[in-house]
Amino acid sequence: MASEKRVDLDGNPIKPITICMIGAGGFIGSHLCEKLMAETPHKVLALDVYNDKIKHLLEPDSLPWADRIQFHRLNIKNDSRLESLIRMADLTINLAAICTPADYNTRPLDTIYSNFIDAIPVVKYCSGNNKRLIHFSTCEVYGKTIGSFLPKDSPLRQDPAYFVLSENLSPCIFGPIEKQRWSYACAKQLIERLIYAEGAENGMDFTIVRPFNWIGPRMDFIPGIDGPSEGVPRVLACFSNNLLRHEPLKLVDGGQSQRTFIYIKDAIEAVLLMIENPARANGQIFNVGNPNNEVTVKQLAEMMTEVYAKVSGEPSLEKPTIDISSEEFYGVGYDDSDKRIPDMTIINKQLGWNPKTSLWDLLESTLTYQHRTYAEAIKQATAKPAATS
Ligand SMILES: NC(=O)c1ccc[n+]([C@@H]2O[C@H](COP(=O)([O-])OP(=O)(O)OC[C@H]3O[C@@H](n4cnc5c(N)ncnc54)[C@H](O)[C@@H]3O)[C@@H](O)[C@H]2O)c1
Ligand SMILES: O=c1ccn([C@@H]2O[C@H](COP(=O)(O)OP(=O)(O)O[C@H]3OC[C@@H](O)[C@H](O)[C@H]3O)[C@@H](O)[C@H]2O)c(=O)[nH]1
Repeated sequence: MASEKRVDLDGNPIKPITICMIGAGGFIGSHLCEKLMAETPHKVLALDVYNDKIKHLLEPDSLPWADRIQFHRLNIKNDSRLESLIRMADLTINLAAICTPADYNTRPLDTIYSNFIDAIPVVKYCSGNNKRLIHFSTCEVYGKTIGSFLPKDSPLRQDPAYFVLSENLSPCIFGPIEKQRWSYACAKQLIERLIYAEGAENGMDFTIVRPFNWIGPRMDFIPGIDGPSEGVPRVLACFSNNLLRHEPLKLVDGGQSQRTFIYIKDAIEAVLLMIENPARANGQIFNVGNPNNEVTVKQLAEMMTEVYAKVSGEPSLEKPTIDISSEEFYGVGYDDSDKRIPDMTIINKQLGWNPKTSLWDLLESTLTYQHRTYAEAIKQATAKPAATS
């Protein structure tokens, strides 16, 4: 496939490039590496502190793309190889970040350093060496919707002008400083502004991506199996863990917050279009989400329970969910985004991209993966030791 003559959206042949991908060993990085290896001729310098999620792309040496992917184990906080790796590449993609909400209010310093301070050298090296940068920001930079400040019964709450999140129009609305939840969003906002300023003042070529809850296989970890027992991953992994262990799913503050979820494979197609169409993507900030897949967290829990019963063949619990306060679940300083509908106008116009997969379908393939990957390990981990006489 990689040898087929591939053309960009304007019909020009796509030249093979070298990509320095920072955070390549994470959830999004692993899917992007997979796509680049299977469907393109591009080379990847994959940088991360871990490589478990891309091991299947690195070994054995006989893999057809073995000469197109190289793993460099490094921490961008303190590794002098970073600039030379960025210089060796045509494009840098920065995915590295602490991005689990349980950390934002409990490890705010690490969160701010990771999402702002540690990303600064990457921006500087790209700008200084005239290299293109695709930087991963977040939909959390929008914070809360304008509509959330209206009276509960205001008809304006139904007006999209008060809740749809648009790259070049919507304000960024965060809670007070003591609500440390916003440490992440604020750090991401400031790095976006720095990148934008490098573009405006120094002509750096950049694209900023704002993902809206991308989910799918390999997201985060299952506590006690491939991550710490006390760790709190993002909602897909939290709910998967509960389902695998036959425990009720925990609804934070009743699960009334709304989210739009997009299948990772749909979202990766958008990223590939950005990589291969620089003239259309440079200077842009792109929402990447699926506005058709909106649910409350409670509805997500109910749908995941139904889908998991189908794919595992195991009946669901009589009481599949329980409510829990955000303070008990996340600790002091947690706050939440109320609703996240991405405006798709810019990405549609620039890249002609649209998401395809429904929430039901993406949960079916993801939970099939979770069941296959973890059910046996959980059974063994929870099996009672044999009684000794
Ligand atoms: N998944 C989503 O829905 C989503 C939503 C919004 C934003 N994002 C953003 O997308 C990016 C990737 O997210 P993800 O879901 O793949 O997260 P992830 O945690 O799975 O991946 C991040 C990777 O970066 C690596 N990393 C972190 N700090 C590093 C450092 N100092 N040096 C080297 N490697 C480091 C981690 O080891 C990890 O493998 C992040 O910037 C995140 O903020 C993701
Ligand atoms: O077990 C759980 C876990 C989470 N939740 C709730 O589910 C919702 C979604 O939680 P997630 O963990 O997926 O995280 P959020 O959507 O709040 O933020 C995420 O969005 C964009 C990215 O930048 C980050 O990956 C992350 O900040 C929140 O309302 C949360 O309170 C539960 O009700 N129960």
